[in-house]
Amino acid sequence: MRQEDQAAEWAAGSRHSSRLDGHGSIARPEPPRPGPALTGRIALLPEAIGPSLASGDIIARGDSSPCAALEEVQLWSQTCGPRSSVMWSNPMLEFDIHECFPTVCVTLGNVKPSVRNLIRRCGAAWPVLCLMQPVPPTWNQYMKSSAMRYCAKAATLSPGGSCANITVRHRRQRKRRHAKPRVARNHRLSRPNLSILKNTLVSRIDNQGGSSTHKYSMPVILNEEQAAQLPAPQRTRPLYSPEEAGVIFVLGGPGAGKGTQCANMVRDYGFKHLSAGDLLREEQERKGSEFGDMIKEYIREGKIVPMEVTIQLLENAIVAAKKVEGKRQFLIDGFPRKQDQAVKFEEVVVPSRFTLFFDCPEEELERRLLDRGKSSGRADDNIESIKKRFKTFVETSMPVVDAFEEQGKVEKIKAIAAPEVVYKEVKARLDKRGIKPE
Ligand SMILES: Nc1ncnc2c1ncn2[C@@H]1O[C@H](COP(=O)(O)OP(=O)(O)OP(=O)(O)O)[C@@H](O)[C@H]1O
Ligand SMILES: Nc1ccn([C@H]2C[C@H](O)[C@@H](COP(=O)(O)O)O2)c(=O)n1
Repeated sequence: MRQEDQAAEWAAGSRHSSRLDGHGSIARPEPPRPGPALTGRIALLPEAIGPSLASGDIIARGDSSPCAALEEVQLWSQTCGPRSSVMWSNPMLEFDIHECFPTVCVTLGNVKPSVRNLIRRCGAAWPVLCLMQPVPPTWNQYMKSSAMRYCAKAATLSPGGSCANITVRHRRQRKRRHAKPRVARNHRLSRPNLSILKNTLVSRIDNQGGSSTHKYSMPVILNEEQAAQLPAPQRTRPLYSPEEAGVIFVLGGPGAGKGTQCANMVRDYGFKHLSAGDLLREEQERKGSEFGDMIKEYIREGKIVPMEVTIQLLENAIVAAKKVEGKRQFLIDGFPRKQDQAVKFEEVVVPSRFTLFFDCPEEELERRLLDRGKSSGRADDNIESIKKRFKTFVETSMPVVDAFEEQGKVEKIKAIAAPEVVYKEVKARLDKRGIKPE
């Protein structure tokens, strides 16, 4: 069968029902591990349509059976969450398309390292490309007609549009003496292939009522260990109203004294203090955390950890503090550090009351952090990380403060004076906002 015919047949298959959704033509065994079912459809697509996918799509590339692919995808979705899409490569292939496509391809075999690898390598830009295709009978056929073509298409359709640097390597071939990696450069989609691709997408969108976004159920929180399940849930309304959980964000440059002032406020006002940085460090140290390595790298580089992780950690902590300690007022320290975090948190957890912003010049911050670094044991209290953190603060976190300020939701406090002087001002601002000591 010609590739185009085969692709058309697959497209037709995906129109009727996903072969992986448990209702299609391929029966699948019960998943071997307990866990929530994937409620979304997994489309079986003949083509790579990465950039056309909405975040939330998971399309699997299965080199094994569709049943195995489904299990893998279930595991991935539980671990990476609904915003991620995954790609894992055929054991015989390695794709190297990082430079031209906002996705990653990951390891072979064991899924756990793959997950870690994926997260480490993709960071905030969650990957959005996967294929699902039965393995054609021969390697040559696979190599020539599928892999190269798909790579080329994925790249051609990518935002950058460039297809340079796509390398498709055959592992066995590499071992041969004269075998060279095959590099596809500047592939263009031929007309017929492009139309198949478009038809497939159109049929898929039609089939799903105008949207190509899949929704996946979130893991159920069952016990303490699982309470750290990530990432943040998909909700259309906040979990709490400001009356149920009063949240004050505490922002300021690294070393501005957020933690110091939060400790004072906890003492006098009975707030529950949640430091996003501390929660991330705890998660980083938590045995078995899939996110530990990623968090470590982000913190060392002074970068902002993807919001899904931080928001879920904060939400878990708020839920627990309400339940266990009966807390209703929260200081959320060092969060939101990026505009997407601010928007998402207020959308799915609770709208904030206002933000306390501690303003301090960089030279003073640097002096404090280097001083703290003598005993803090923090991996980022060194001059190299400090500089990176300053840059991230100015470029990424200050716009959050500016946006809140436009809404009249910021109390800006000069933080260069001694801690007790700064605290006097803090109390005055809380008073102004109607918050009294206990
Ligand atoms: N007003 C102040 N004057 C001088 N030193 C201060 C002042 N406030 C805090 N410090 C000191 O500066 C260091 C940083 O303070 P703190 O940990 O509270 O800052 P932070 O904003 O929470 O930092 P980070 O964002 O890195 O967690 C600490 O060693 C603290 O003792
Ligand atoms: N919302 C947040 C808060 C913290 N981080 C990461 C990046 C920071 O450099 C690091 C340390 O935070 P701190 O203790 O200084 O508040 O943690 C983040 O990514 N997102």
